Amino acid sequence: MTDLLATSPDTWRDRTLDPPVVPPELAPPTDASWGERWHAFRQRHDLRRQRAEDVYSASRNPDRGWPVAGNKEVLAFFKDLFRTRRRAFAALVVLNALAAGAGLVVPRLLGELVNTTVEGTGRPLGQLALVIVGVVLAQAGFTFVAQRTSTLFGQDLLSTAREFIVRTILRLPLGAVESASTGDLVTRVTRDVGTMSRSVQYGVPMAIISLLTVVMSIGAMLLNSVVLAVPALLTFATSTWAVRTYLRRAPKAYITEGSTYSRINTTLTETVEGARTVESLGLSGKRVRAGDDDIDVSAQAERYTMSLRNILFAALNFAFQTPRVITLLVGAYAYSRGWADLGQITAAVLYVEALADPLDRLISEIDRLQVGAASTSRLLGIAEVRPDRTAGDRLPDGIDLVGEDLRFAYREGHDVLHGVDLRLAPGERLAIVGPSGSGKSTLGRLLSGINRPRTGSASVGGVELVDLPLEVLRTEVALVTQEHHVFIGSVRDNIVLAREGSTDDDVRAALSAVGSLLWVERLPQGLDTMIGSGRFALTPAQAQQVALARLIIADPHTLVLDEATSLIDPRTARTLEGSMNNLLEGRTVVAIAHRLHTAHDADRIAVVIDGRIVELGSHDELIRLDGQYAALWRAWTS
Ligand SMILES: Nc1ncnc2c1ncn2[C@@H]1O[C@H](COP(=O)(O)OP(=O)(O)OP(=O)(O)O)[C@@H](O)[C@H]1O
Repeated sequence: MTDLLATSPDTWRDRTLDPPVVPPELAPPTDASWGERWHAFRQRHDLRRQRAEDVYSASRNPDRGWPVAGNKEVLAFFKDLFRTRRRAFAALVVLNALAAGAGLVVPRLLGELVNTTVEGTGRPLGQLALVIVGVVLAQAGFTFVAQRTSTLFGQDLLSTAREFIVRTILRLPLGAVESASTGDLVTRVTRDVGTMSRSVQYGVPMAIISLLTVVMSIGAMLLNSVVLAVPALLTFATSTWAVRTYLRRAPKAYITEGSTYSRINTTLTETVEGARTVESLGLSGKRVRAGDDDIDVSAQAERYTMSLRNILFAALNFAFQTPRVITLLVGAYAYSRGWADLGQITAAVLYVEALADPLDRLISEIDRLQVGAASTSRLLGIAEVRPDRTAGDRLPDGIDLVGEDLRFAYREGHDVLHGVDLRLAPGERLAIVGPSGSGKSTLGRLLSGINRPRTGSASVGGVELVDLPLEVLRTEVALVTQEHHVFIGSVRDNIVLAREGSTDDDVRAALSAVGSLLWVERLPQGLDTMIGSGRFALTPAQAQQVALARLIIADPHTLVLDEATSLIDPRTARTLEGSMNNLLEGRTVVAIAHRLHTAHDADRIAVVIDGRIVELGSHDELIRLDGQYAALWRAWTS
């Protein structure tokens, strides 16, 4: 459980990543004139933009939580996705071009129909009707196949993108996961994956289709009549500034918006994890206010992105609507001067009408792609976290665990271990004791290969622990903490995950070794009983026994026990004592001792103070030495 008082309220979140907050005094009074309102809107908009820029710059700093990838990385990611599916992409373009092309022939034919009926200059009516029906049917056929291809293309892109994200998350260094914000990581792998998925699956194909339709429609307009196409092209051109401004500002704005969602989740997660502390200290009001504050800043970030969208859509609406009228006016003039006939004017107006829809869709899809690109930046940011290990192919030659000159820092320049040397004999029991914060758990993490030492080495059988493949490492040294997680799945699944391919007999033997076979066999479906969140509820002792059986299956020769039984209630501790003893039997054990009787029974005791081993020897030797350990022992026994 997170102790909310362990940190001051200001470190509950990184204030330098604050998203836009607009002071209330910038809101215009209710009786403000339109001019004053516009001025106030500009002020608030500029302030939000500045904050979005600041948040973006801060999020590019790798020292501040999970990083965010830059535009170059996002482009490279999408390029890679497309490069490996060139043929599917070509099919998508050709089929959609055919569907759009067939659609563009229809206005020309309708124009001809007008010429036939009004001026009697076109093809005979019956023949024209047949051609129109044929073209419409062909368009329907092409559209069907094109849609199918687009959907399959989108789903294929999506599955590859998702696999990439899953692989990235799975290879994250545990240290990075533990020290960074959980709320942010959870937001990225839930909301951002969802947003990226939608933009990859629908946004990319739809944007391509809309763009094709727009380009081909403009081509068809020019072929129909250059004079009649000019008004539409001129008004479209006026909207490019709006699109450019939007494209310049939207990525940062959407990344800022994403960071506000992370912040909401971080506060929520902390509140839930620290619920007992919140309750016992009456902090609920404060936590609710913190949540309100987060929602407020998130609303500000959303208002900024909404303003960007509103300005864009307003400018584009103007650009799409005006050509209808102007084309008709220019058409009337051109007709009177004999530059265009009625059929061309009909076709031109139909083209302008038909263009509004794909243009509108293109802009919506560009917006969707911007949101997706911001999410992709946040997801690719996770990939920028460098792995802390690359497994080599050397396997340990022996089971002796050795730590040499171990130094480690959670924050650069602040070592918490200062050159620890420790050599364990196979089968030995070593207890590590020392005051709180002296570095015992950190030493335990280095000795079990969870973290890589900053300098020095922690090795087993001559091979660095962090250079071992994970499946080998967990059969050599395992860290046992208080966290005994039960995964959703059967009892069997929960145990065999430590060693793939274990048989039911292995599982039963492991359960029997930790004294839990009897109760497992009494469960409704025995080994098949589903346990874990929301399934059959195990007692804390049962959950811990399942975790211990998992370790028996993994069968590491060395165990590092960190607070393995210190915080559990005495009855559960008694139940587990037997299970634990069976697990420890015949293995090398490093016990981070929080109760000195564990130390008393150990072969050797290492006293860690301020990140250094200051005393090392058996209980009797250290008592005779009359140093730090003897003082601790006296204090504990008195
Ligand atoms: N994830 C972390 N990020 C930053 N600092 C940390 C982290 N974990 C531990 N520390 C710091 O490293 C130092 C050593 O901590 P460590 O947990 O190893 O000590 P310990 O002796 O096991 O303490 P305790 O008995 O209270 O568990 C402490 O100053 C602690 O605040």
